[in-house]
Amino acid sequence: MTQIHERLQHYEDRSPAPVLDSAGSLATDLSEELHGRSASGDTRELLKLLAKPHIKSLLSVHDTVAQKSYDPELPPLPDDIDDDEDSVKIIRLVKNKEPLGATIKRDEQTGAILVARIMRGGAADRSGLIHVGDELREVNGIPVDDKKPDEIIHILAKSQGAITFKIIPGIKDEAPSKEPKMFVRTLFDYDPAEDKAIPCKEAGLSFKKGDILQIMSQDDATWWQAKQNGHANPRAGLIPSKQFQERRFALRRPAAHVLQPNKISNRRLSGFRRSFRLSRRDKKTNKSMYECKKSDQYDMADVPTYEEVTAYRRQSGAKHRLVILVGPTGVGLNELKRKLLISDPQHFSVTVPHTSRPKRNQESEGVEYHFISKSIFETDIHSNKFVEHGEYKGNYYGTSLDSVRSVLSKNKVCLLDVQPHTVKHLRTAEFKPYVVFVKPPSIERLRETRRNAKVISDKDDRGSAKSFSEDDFLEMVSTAQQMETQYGHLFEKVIINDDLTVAFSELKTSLKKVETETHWVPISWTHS
Ligand SMILES: Nc1ncnc2c1ncn2[C@@H]1O[C@H](COP(=O)(O)OP(=O)(O)OP(=O)(O)O)[C@@H](O)[C@H]1O
Repeated sequence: MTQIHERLQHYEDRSPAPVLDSAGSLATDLSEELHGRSASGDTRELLKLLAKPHIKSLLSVHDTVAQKSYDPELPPLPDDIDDDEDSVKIIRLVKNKEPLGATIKRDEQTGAILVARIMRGGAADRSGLIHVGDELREVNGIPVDDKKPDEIIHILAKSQGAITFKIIPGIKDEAPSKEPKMFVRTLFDYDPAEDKAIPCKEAGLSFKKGDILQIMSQDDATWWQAKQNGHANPRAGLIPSKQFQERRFALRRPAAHVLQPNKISNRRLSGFRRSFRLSRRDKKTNKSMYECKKSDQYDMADVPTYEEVTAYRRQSGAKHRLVILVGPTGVGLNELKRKLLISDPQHFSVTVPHTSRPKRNQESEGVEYHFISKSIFETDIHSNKFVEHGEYKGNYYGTSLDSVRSVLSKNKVCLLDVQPHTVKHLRTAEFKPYVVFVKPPSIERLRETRRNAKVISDKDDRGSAKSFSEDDFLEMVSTAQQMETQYGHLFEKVIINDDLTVAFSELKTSLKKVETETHWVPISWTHS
């Protein structure tokens, strides 16, 4: 048996292409060798196995595969290698359609062409042969010292098959970097083809607002390397770093990006009404009664770049994420909330608002409102107890944080509609808000679908219903656009409320997913 082992070992050592003897195959070769030996039980068994047709076929396939040469055809090494340059390295890479995954730059002082960056997971990185700081002397025998980086990239792009590089190795950075595990949600759209600042457009990674990226390297302060999460392509691409993006965004942000008080509905400067409406049985209370502090409503949104996220799944029995609905007036937030509540009253709930106005006869404390005195209301405002609050006809109205907590602590899903500027104050580990933006369809579809719909008029105090006007539609569409531009990065889900049944079922499905499936949330929410 030892001899057989030795013999097999002998073949293994010669792999992958065993030189076959006259018998021509591994199976016959081995059988013949065994025949000449004393027939022990093991040998006989092995001979029997080797005689079986399927083993023979298997070994014959092995022989065929092993005889093939899979090595690329490489041209001979150039013979004009300068012996004086003892540190010169000749590297051959076989290039397929995949780009090399490296960028180059000209050193401003020495004029040398240097490897500026190696994209993680790219061809150059996987080869392990080219490193940042290496000086490029020749590509396919063509000297590059008199060439611009663009021209060299052109030579590389044109090359197919084996490419020979002559390089002088730079200073080694030995620290092997392990695969980083940082994920971010992108808060803006990015197209490297449109970016004048990127050192190499081809090396850039394009993404859409809301994509999840894995950050592969933050070594460079201006250009990070990242991959789209879940994409098979192992090669990282360049994206602007957070700091760089913030800097240039701040420089070029046009003032028009920010919702201006006079641009949003001038008829309905109603900051707070929605939070109160469903639970408000008081139909007389006009929707547009709440004035809001302008600085609050129209503050500048933070510069949207990236947000570090982590995978999160709600444990069964754990508190639900707060569901926030945002959208322009009349888009249908109340209608959607109402449908959710009817569909499962044990599961969904809304908050009970506070007011400083006196309780009416038919009202009960904690049902329509929590009734508190004006002075307590004012103290609570100063102690930041309200999500939103406003004043109408000398009385305060507001939604308190505690009213949200109260719903969540009953293990129900709390549905809250707020102005978009309020969202960022609620983005905490405690509430983990799931923000849904409800968007109107095109104006043509609004005309068709809202033919019989009614809005509560804000022209009088009685809250009388009236049909939508053309102006209402125009305003709804333009406010939605502005909200999306300014606050779009805060919206986790966008639902177009065209057909109500379709919009409702989309909303319900997405809420179910959030309750049961793993999804991405800001990493800061999981640290508390
Ligand atoms: N998809 C839809 N198709 C037809 N009518 C709709 C649709 N969505 C909502 N509506 C109707 O439009 C009207 C306004 O809806 P709703 O009161 O829910 O709006 P809202 O977003 O809460 O606005 P506001 O805060 O101003 O009350 C209601 O009559 C509602 O039934």
